[in-house]
Amino acid sequence: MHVMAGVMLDAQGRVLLAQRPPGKHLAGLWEFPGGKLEEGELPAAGLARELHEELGVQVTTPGDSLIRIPWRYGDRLLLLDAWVLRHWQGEPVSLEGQALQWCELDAIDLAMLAPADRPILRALQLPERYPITPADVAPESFDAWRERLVRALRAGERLILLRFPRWPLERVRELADTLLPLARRQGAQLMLSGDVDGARELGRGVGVQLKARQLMALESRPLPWDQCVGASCHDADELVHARAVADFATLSPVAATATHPDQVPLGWDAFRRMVDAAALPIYALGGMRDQDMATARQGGAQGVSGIRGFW
Ligand SMILES: Nc1nc2c([nH]c(=O)n2[C@H]2C[C@H](O)[C@@H](COP(=O)(O)OP(=O)(O)OP(=O)(O)O)O2)c(=O)[nH]1
Repeated sequence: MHVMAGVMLDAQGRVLLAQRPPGKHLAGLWEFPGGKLEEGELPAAGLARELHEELGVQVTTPGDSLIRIPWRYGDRLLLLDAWVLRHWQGEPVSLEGQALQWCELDAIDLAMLAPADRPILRALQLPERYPITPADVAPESFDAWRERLVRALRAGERLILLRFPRWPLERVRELADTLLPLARRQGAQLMLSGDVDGARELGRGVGVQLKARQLMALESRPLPWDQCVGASCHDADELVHARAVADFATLSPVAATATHPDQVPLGWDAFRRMVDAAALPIYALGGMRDQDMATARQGGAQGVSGIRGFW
C-alpha cells in the first residue's frame, strides 16, 4: 500500500497536521494529510487529489520528495511517501471531519504523531549537511577550532559532529559547553562522538553520535527527545536497530576514503537500496563532498556528511 503524506509548509515554517478520525486505524493520532495512491496514479498527482478531496486546496507547484518510510502496522504493510509542499491555492478546511492544526516544527510532540510519521518530522528538522571535525586535530588547537566552529555556526551549520579522538573527553565537553549558547540561539545541535554521559550533562543543544557497537548494545534512545541521537551504521542490521534508538543514521563508506582505506565502499546502488529500507533519515558518509549532495538526495538520503571538503 503506497500512501502519500503532504507536508504543507506555510510562510511561518509551520506544518499542517490532521487527526485520524475515531473508528479508523490509528484513531486519535495526528498525521500529515494525504492518503492511498490509486492504481496507475503518479505520486504528485495522487497527493494533489487527496489534498483537494480532504482539504479543498489546489496544489499549484508539485512538492519535493522528502523521505519514504516503509512501515509495518501489524499485518498492514505500507510505504509512506512524504513530500514537502509550499504552494497551493485556498485555505485548507476539513472536508472529511478531521481536526486540523498548524504546528511549529519544534512544538510537535512525537508521541502524538502516527508512529510512521516520526521519522518524517525528524527529516524536516534535520539539515542536509553534517560536517565532522578532522581526526588529526591536536589538543593545542582548541582555540583555533573554537573560532572555526563559531564561524560555522554563524554561517548556518545546524548539525556538527565534534569528533576529536586525540583530545581528552573533558576537553571536548568543554568545547561543546563554550559553543552551547550560540548553538542554542542558532537552533543547532553539537554532536559528541560516543559520549552519551557528556551529552546528558550538557543538555539541550548537545546530541550524541553513537558508534555501531554502542548502538547495538542499546534497546531505546539514550537521550531525551530534544537531544539528537545519530548512529554510525555500515549494514542493514545496524540500520534496523537504529530505528528504535536514533533520530538518524550515517551510512558508510559510500565511496573510498583516505581515513578508512581498508573498508570496501558500498557504492551508490547498495546505498540507495539500504536507504529505501531504512525508515530513517540517512546521511551518505565516506568520500563525500558537497558536490555529492544531488546524487545522495536523489538516492533518498537526507544529505551528506564528511570531513574533508566540509571545512
Ligand atoms: N494519510 C496518511 N496516512 C498515514 C500517515 N501516517 C500513517 O501511518 N498513515 C497510515 C494510516 C493508514 O493506515 C494509512 C493511510 O490510509 P488512508 O488514510 O488512506 O486510509 P484509512 O486507513 O483512513 O482508510 P481505510 O483503510 O479504512 O479505507 O497510512 C500520514 O501521515 N498520512
